[in-house]
Amino acid sequence: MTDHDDTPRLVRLVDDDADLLAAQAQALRVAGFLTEPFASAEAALSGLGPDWPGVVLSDVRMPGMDGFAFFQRLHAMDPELPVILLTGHADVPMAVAALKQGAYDFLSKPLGADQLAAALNRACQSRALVMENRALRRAQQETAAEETRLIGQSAVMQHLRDAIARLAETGGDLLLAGPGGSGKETVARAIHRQSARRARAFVHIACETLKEARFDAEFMGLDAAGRQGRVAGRLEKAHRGTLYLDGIDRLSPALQARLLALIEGAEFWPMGAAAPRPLDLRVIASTGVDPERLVRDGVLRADLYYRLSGVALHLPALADRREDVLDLFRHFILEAGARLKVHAPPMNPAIRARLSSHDWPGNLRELRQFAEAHVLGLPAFDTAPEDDPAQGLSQMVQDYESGLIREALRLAGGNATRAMERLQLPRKTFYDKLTRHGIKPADYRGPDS
Ligand SMILES: Nc1ncnc2c1ncn2[C@@H]1O[C@H](COP(=O)(O)OP(=O)(O)OP(=O)(O)O)[C@@H](O)[C@H]1O
Repeated sequence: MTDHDDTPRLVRLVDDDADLLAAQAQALRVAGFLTEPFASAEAALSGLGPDWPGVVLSDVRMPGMDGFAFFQRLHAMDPELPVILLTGHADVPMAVAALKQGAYDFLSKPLGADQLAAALNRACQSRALVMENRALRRAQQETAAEETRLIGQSAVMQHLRDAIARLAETGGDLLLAGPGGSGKETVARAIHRQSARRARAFVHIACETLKEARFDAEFMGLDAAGRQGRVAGRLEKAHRGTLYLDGIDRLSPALQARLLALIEGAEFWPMGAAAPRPLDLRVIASTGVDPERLVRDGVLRADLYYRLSGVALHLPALADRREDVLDLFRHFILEAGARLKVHAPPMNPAIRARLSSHDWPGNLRELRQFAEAHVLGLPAFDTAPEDDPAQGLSQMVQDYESGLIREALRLAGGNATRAMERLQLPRKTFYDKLTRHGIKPADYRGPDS
């Protein structure tokens, strides 16, 4: 992205001559800059740091800290911050020294407003590029972390990863369907982080919390004259980024219509701009219910559905990709251990049995809570007592047995004969047990076996 139109051109001005400072600030404001005037270098240091998006224009000759010392302080803090020095004739050698040390430019007084604006424009463009590259680098580092977080080797997960990589490139809107806790938001974030929009924001909107009465206040911002219109309020942050509409089916049809109109025609008013610009959004919406059924039942408006569903991805329930449970559990344990700064207790047969026999109706979220309880040494089975009333010994034995069979099948790569040998079970007993526990050897076969 090389278009910096939306980046405010921010200039911090430093001069001990109050009249000159006021005149410069005025001239620059007329030229469309945002200005921050300061009467001394000491005062102008406040609030500056590597995240500050502007450039600095400073007089050289000032009482107290002079422009040269000021530049050195700024350069030590952020070597890529453009500092332009304003010099009189006598200060040129000092300005040249500053240039050698990395000052952006120096300008000799007196100088015209056009010359000043041209130099500051160049500096602002260079600053915008630096800021954008930093954001990109940060996003890339996060992407690397994110990718390792998409755990799972099941065929469906591999397929999903391929789809995510493809969709990240295409950049169209899309719809994610899958039960609660199956990883929709995680996938949406992964797509954003791998897309060209990664340096911009991922804005999460929980549709459930959108209420008719607050819709205008939240999403219809004010235009320059203070009138409310199609100028986006909260959505503005998502400009050139990704807007994640979590639980689109939770919106009333009336609000769906308003949201659709907004995402198709919203504008926003960049700081310092003379006119609003169209908002550039990639929308990823999620639903816990099959979207086509929602449309049939009249819960989801067809026009909104068509706008979003150029591509629809379906995320399976965890029970439909059981072979990922153990990997995910290990991952969640490491994550919880690091977060809570504790070592996880070792795995035990009861935990293994639970992992392979439980149905995980709360999907990855439930598994994650289970892992966290395990890390904390809590009686983790109590995390979902309502869906597992049989906590007696015989149930534990059943769970244990089912866990051992699944583990043997996993180790045997889904080969039933090898698994039954490992367990030293006769063929008929082995197959009876598979039926009783609802286990399918094929689920444990690797992609190439
Ligand atoms: N493939 C994955 N690898 C590792 N962790 C994951 C993966 N997918 C999801 N998670 C984790 O599982 C939990 C639930 O995922 P997420 O919030 O993305 O689900 P969701 O479908 O958006 O849930 P809901 O429908 O309730 O909003 C989160 O803690 C997330 O970090």
